[in-house]
Amino acid sequence: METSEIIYLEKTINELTKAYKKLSSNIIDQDHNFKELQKYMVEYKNELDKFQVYDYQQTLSMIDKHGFARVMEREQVRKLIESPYFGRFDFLYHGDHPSEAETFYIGRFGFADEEGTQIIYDWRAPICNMYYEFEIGEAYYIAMDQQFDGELIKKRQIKIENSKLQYVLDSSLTIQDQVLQQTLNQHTNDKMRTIVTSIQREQNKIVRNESAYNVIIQGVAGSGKTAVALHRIAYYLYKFRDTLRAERIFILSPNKVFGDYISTVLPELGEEPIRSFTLDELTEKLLPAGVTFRSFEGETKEILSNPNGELALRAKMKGNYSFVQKLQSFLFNLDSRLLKNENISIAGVVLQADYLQGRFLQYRSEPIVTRLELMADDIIQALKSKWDREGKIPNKSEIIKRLKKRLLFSSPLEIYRSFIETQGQNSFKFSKKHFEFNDVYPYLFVQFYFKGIKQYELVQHFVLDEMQDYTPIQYAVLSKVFTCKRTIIGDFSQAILPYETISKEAFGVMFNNLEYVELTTSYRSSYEIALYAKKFMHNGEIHPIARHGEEPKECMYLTFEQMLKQIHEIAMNDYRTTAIICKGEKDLQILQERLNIPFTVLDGQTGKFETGLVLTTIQYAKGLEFDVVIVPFVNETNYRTEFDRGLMYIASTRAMHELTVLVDKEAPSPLL
Ligand SMILES: Nc1ncnc2c1ncn2[C@@H]1O[C@H](COP(=O)(O)OP(=O)(O)OP(=O)(O)O)[C@@H](O)[C@H]1O
Repeated sequence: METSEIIYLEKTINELTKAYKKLSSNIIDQDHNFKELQKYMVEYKNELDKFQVYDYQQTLSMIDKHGFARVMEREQVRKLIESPYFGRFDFLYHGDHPSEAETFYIGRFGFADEEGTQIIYDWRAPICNMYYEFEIGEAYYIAMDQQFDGELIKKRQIKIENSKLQYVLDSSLTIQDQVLQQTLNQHTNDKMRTIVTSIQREQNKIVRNESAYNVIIQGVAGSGKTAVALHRIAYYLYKFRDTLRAERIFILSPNKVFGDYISTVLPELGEEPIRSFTLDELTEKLLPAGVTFRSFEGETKEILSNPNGELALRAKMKGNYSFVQKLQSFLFNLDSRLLKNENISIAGVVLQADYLQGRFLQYRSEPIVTRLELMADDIIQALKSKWDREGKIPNKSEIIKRLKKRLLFSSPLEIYRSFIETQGQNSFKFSKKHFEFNDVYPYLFVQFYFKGIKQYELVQHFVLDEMQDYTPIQYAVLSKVFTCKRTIIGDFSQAILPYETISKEAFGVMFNNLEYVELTTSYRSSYEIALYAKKFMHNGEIHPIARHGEEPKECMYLTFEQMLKQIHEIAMNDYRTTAIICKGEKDLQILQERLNIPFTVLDGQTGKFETGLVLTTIQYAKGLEFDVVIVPFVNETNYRTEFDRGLMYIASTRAMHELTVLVDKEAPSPLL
C-alpha cells in the first residue's frame, strides 16, 4: 500500500481525534455551565424578578441548543474517525503545471483542521461531483455559477474500517467494479444503507439535479430509486441548508414498515431523520373531520384478493386519466349552471341573472365558496352605487347566504354524487360520513373545486415512492396539496393494482416542468435472480449487475406437507433475512398456522422491519429486500394472468442472493 496514503490517514485521524477531544471538553463545559445556571436559578428563585428569570431561561435554552449542535458535530467526527473518507481524486486545473495537481479526499461529511484546511470534502460538495461523474481525463465542476475546467489525473477508491486502511484501488473506469461488487455482496441489514461510496453516474445525475420542478424516476426493481431519492434529499439539505429544513420535507411511503426501513439513511448522512407518512395517514388529514374512509391499505388488500370483484370494478373505473378528464369537464360545465339562472333582489335592488352569472364565471379560478365571497364584495359595491334610500345595506355574510341558497348543489358531496351517478349506479358506494377509498380522492377533487383543500404550504420538497400505485385523480389532488418541488419514484412494472393507474403520458399532461428519468440497471439482485425475474417483466429493459450467485430454483411439490418441508429447509440458513412472500392474505394465514419455526408476520400493522424469517404478502414486501426469498403456492390459480405476472416480478426481485419458487406439480403456474 502506498506510504503516502498511510501518512495522510494518520494525519487525518490525528486531526479528527484532536477535534473530537476539543468538542468533548466543550460539551462538558457547556453542560457544567447549564447545571450551574440552573442551580443558581433554583437557589435564588425568590430574589429574581420575572425579567431576570426570562433572561436566564433564554440563556439556558441557548446553551442547550449550542450543546446539542456540538453533540451532533462530535458524532460526525466520531463516525469520521472510524472511516474518514472513501475516495480520492487529483485534479489539475487548466493552465496549471502538472506538479500543481490538487488532491481531494471525499467522505461522508466534510472536515477542516484547526487552520481551516479542508482535509475531507463532503461528498455533496460541488467539486466532488467529478468523483461520480468523470473518468480519468477531461473534467470540470461548477461552483458558485462558475465552471472550472481541468483534468482528472487520479481517482481512487479507499476503504477504511476502524481507522485502518483496508485497501486502495486506482480506478481508471467508473466507480463500477470491485467496490460496488463488494458492497452488493454483503448481506442485508435491518435498515437501508447509504450508497455514497458507490453512487453510479446515472444516479448521481438525479441526486444533484436542481433544474426540474418535478422529477419522475422510473426505475427497474432494485435500481436504487429509493436510495437515490434519499440521497437527493441529503444533497438538497446540504446545498440549500440556509433555506431548506428537514422537517419541511414530506415523504409519502407505501406503508409503515417501509418508513422504518428507510429511516436511518438520512441520519447516517448526518441529516435529521425525516418522518414518512402513508397515504392513509395523509388522507385522514385531508378529509373533513368526522368523515371516515376505508383505508387504502385495506381496500388494496381486498382488491388483490378479488381482482374481478365489484370493489375492484368500482376502483378500476376511477383509476385512469380519462376519469380525471370526465370529472374536470363535469365541473367545467357545472360552472355555468351551478348558480341558478335567476335574478336576485337585495334590499329592493334587482341584480340581474346575467350580471350574477358573469361575476360567478369571472372568478372561475377560485373555489365556489371564495367566488361567492368575492361576488358579495362586488354586490355591496353595486348596491352602494345604486343606494338612494334610507336604510341599511345587508352585510357580506347575509349576501353570501342568499347567494348560497341559489346554488344548485350546496355541498361537495352533493356535487360528487351527481357526477358519479352519471357514471352508473354501480360505480360508487359511500354514505355521507363514510367513503370507500376509491371515492375519497375524486371527492377531495370536488372539495377543492367547492371550498378548497388543506394545503401543505410549509412543505418544501415532496417525495412519493411507488408512484405506479397512485391514480391520476390522486395526483391531481396531491399536486394541489403539495405545490413545492417534487421527486416521484416508482416502476410501472411493479403495479400492485390490477387496473390502469398513472402512466408516463398522464404524468406528461398533468405536470409542467417535468423531467423523466429512467434507471435500468438493477443492483439489488444477483445476475441470476435478475435474469430470472426479467421473464416476468411486462416490458422495458433490465440490466443486471454482474454479481453472480446461485441460480434461482423452481422446486416442485405434490402435497402441502411437502411444500412446508421445503420452506423449513430453505429457511434454515445463515443469512440475516429470509422472506416467504405469499400472493395474498389467505395463503399467508395458512402458513401462519402451520409453520413450525420462529417467524414474524409483516403486514399493515407492522411498524418495524425485522430480520430473521419473515412471512408476508407481495403488497407489504414491496420496496423491501431480503437475502433469501421463498415464493410459495405457485400454482395455476394464484399465478395465471398478466397481472399475476407483474406480482411474480415484484416478489422475485425482492431477493438479493437466493430465490426459490415453490411450484405445485399437479397444477403449475402457466407463467413459469
Ligand atoms: N450505487 C449503488 N451502490 C451500492 N448499492 C446500491 C447502489 N444503488 C442501489 N444499491 C442497492 O440496491 C438495492 C436496491 O435499492 P433501492 O431499494 O433503492 O431500489 P429501488 O429501485 O427502490 O427498488 P424497488 O423498486 O425494487 O423497491 C439497495 O440495497 C441499495 O442499497
